[in-house]
Amino acid sequence: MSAVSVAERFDDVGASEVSPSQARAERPILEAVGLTKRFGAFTALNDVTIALMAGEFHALLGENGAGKSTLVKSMLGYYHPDGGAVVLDDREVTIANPRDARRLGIGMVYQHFTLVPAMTVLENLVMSRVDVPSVVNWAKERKALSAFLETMPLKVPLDTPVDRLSSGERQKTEILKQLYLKSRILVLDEPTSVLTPEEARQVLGFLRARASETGMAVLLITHKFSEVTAFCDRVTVLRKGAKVGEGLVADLSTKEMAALMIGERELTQAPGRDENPKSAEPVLALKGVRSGDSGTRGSLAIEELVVHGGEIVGIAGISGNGQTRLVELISGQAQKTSGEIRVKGEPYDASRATAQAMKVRCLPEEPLRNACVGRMSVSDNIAFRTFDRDASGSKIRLLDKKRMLQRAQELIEVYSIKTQGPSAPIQTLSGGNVQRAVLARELAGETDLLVAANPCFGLDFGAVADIRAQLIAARNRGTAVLLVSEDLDEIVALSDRICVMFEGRIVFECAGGDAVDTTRIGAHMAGHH
Ligand SMILES: Nc1ncnc2c1ncn2[C@@H]1O[C@H](COP(=O)(O)OP(=O)(O)OP(=O)(O)O)[C@@H](O)[C@H]1O
Repeated sequence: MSAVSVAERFDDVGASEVSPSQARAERPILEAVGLTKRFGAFTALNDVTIALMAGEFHALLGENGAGKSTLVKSMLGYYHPDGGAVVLDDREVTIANPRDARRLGIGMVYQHFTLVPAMTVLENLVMSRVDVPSVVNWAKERKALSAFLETMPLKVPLDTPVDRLSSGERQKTEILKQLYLKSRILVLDEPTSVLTPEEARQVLGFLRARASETGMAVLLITHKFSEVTAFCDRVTVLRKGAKVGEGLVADLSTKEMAALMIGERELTQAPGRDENPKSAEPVLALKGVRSGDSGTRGSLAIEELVVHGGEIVGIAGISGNGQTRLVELISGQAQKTSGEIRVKGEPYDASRATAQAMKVRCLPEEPLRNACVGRMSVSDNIAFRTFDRDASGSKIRLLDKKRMLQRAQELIEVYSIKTQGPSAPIQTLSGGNVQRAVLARELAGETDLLVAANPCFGLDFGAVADIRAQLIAARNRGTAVLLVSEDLDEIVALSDRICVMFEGRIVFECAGGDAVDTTRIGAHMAGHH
């Protein structure tokens, strides 16, 4: 193995097309050998080796914080590993940054979006090429891209600015971008989290077929065992930064994979649902609420929505149908144009003081962006609701840092938040652990109304069990829970009552429980009323 620079390797790879003869070759295209990555004194990745074979679909499993993103980012030049090597086609390479990786034909779809919001899909795709000409012939590029899209099962509008796309469309654009760039190694970090189940099947099925046909290797980070068993050939499992298992998917049951992920630990058992915690009076009541320009994407027009104490009301719907606006109205991030919102019979203006007084808490989507200050510590972020209050709830003038740290430490333990400590910046936590930290903050203390938007987004199965248990426990204590989720299984598993949103309106309502007709709900989600 000799180390060569990216510049030398670029010529070998050329446009990084794979000839059919390379497909299904039984040799690794890309290997990480003994990769180690430390952040300060903390070892996030410890001597991990993984090999991707040409034409294979390889799953990377592990709990939140196990080191999956760190491994792939260390392979692709996003992080510089402290030890180990990356080997491409039997030769060691130095990948200094993601652009180097792209030149070598290695593409990644990250958990966060990398598209430029103000540019159209067409502009984003063309500008992402390493060989973009200094003067772009847009007519020619449009023709070529339209022809390319014709061959793809995923459709995105070429002339729409990315900031007007739904999350699902952005995710599809990120995936199309990698196919357009002809990546011969594709790393996907939870690519289906914002897609509908049908879209997810379509995308993974297509990539699976493409891998078999062209020899493209796919490394898929996922928390969904169903995706591993349906689409993947091999699996590698990480735990606490180390590799704890690998093998053919066909040889492993999901139970065995789960056991490798969590080791000896016991999973949280969901508490039973108390028979009748529902209060007679509504806690949350919306009447004639409008927000956003009527009829535009994401606008809201709710005639009536009521949530009682001790009740979980699930809002089902495909992303982009007004659910985000609903959550933003209650969390104070958007304004209504008309109508009224009441909490326990009183008008609710969503200010910090009102939310505090009325015991309203909110876990928004993308909590790192919407509910945290990334550079501030875990402790400071956990204290956002209470930093100006003493233990009895009275206002204080000076921050009590010691009390904040102590409180954070307690919640870190209760909610099993993986962090280097309460003083670590919250942006250094893995996605799932940011989610836990925000939920710990929002559920701590008495809560009369909890709004949870996609609360299990990106969480491993153990964390999903924890969070669902917390939501049911809050309901049993008498909290009114408004659960907004794109995951219909989650809505069905948790809700006492289910409402479907379509184009900003509630178009269907039914009781939750075992008899729920998901086909009917799905039809309303798709606009067939
Ligand atoms: N920039 C950083 N600075 C400090 N610690 C970090 C940094 N990035 C990651 N870590 C830590 O490294 C560990 C592994 O994180 P990583 O994001 O790789 O986990 P993951 O398996 O991808 O988790 P998830 O499923 O939640 O996305 C975590 O404990 C995280 O807090």
